[in-house]
Amino acid sequence: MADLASRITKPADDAAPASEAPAAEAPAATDAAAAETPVGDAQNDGAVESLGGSGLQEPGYEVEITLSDLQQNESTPFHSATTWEDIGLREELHKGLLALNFLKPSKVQGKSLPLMLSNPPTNMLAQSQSGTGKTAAFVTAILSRVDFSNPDQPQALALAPSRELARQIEEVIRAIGHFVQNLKIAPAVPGALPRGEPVRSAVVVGTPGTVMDIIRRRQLDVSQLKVLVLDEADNMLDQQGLGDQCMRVKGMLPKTIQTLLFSATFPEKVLQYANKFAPNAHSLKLQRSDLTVKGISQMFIDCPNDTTKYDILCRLYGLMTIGQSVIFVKTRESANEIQRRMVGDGHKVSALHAAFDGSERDELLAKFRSGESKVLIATNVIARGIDVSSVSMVINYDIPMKGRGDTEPDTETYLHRIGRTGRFGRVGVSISFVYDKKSYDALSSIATHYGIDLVKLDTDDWDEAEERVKDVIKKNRAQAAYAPSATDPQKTGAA
Ligand SMILES: Nc1ncnc2c1ncn2[C@@H]1O[C@H](COP(=O)(O)OP(=O)(O)OP(=O)(O)O)[C@@H](O)[C@H]1O
Repeated sequence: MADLASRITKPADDAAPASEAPAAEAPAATDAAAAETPVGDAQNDGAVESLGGSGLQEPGYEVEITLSDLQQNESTPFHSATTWEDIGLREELHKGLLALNFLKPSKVQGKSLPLMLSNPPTNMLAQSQSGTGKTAAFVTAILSRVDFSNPDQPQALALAPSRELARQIEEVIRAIGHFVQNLKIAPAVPGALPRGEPVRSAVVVGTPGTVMDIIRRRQLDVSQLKVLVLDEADNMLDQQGLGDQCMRVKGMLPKTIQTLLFSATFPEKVLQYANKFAPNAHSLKLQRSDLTVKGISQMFIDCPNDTTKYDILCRLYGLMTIGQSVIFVKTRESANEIQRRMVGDGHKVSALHAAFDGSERDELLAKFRSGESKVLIATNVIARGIDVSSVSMVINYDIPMKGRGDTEPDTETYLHRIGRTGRFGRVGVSISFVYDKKSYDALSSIATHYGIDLVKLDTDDWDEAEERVKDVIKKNRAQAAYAPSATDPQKTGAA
């Protein structure tokens, strides 16, 4: 396995090589370089595309496009839309997108929407980096397919792996569908729907367990469902996790349903299963080397031992609260324990994990979204999909691991966790803590997997380390003030 040392980028102005890592020959991390660019010019390396009103820019990346057999006919050339007009959306949706200041489609939106909206409806598998607008892509597809003259009849179903993400998707549907008459959305998450009452909404968004329950209890009439979306599809189809539930839900739906799978990651072993779940799908896929978001400066701290991790975390508190931060830990117990200690040491932090009940979880995330709470200690429950544009720092207090007995680094979860920052062309910082051989090796293999050059933060020179991080975070703050987000309540006109 390649050593982390070979993936460390030596800070340009740092003369001394990192202690246990010889100065790397690798070129300066593009992530760190992005942090040096002026606000509004993030990642302006010539390979970016301006997205108009937001003032932000989308990273340039190439997607490999595979048209389904149906569309491989040369007389129907593949189009990637560059304006909303190209896509030919309903007037109300176009208005909704513009009201959010989404002046033009992002790449994944421009490429996937013409395919998702073409007739006859065809399945889709779409991969694009975290924070590049996948939600608006499938939400626009859903709202385009629904017949709102029949507003009480369930017609579209979106599934997500957590209640938080399902709730967020609900908000994005509400925001993009702001001008749609008779838009009704049913949140199928624990505790949200009145028991026993039939669902009378055209769009249903929820978690697979609850959706399975309401279908079984005949609360949800699935007979007219036309579109099924799986957000975070690789996670949803993972047979160790939610795969079984999703398969059972799918088995209860009309055979002709158009199935849309979205995620930033599609590991090979899930892909095969995905192809069965959504056969003959159009697919937009990324090369592994294009998976990381260039605006995220990925750093790590080599902590002397497990017990010093906590002290180092506390030293970072000042930086965490310049913007907003998420600290990812492995277990609920450690989330609680770190929160208790930090609060005891005078810091203001909240913990969020699946042991809280539904309404508490909603409230905790609402407070984080509004900026009332700035630092969230969380388990993987919010590792995927959660979109809070002012998150400028993500800390991997524990390196994500998977497999029986946590034997393997969880490369996908790493990417999703750090993707909570650097949303839609913004910059952000991720700091991963290593403290022993296992965590060091795990981070090494994650770095090798994605070809990332990690910057080592030297805790012997704390001032220098702080300056380095502060530089990036301040740029995120400035960018966040410019651009709205469909789920940032204070900044969105339409929501
Ligand atoms: N066309 C657009 N123009 C401007 N901003 C946009 C556009 N589309 C989406 N956004 C913004 O980009 C941000 C990220 O979008 P979204 O949450 O859909 O990303 P994602 O690709 O689903 O990420 P993840 O993989 O983390 O789930 C959101 O704040 C959203 O408001």
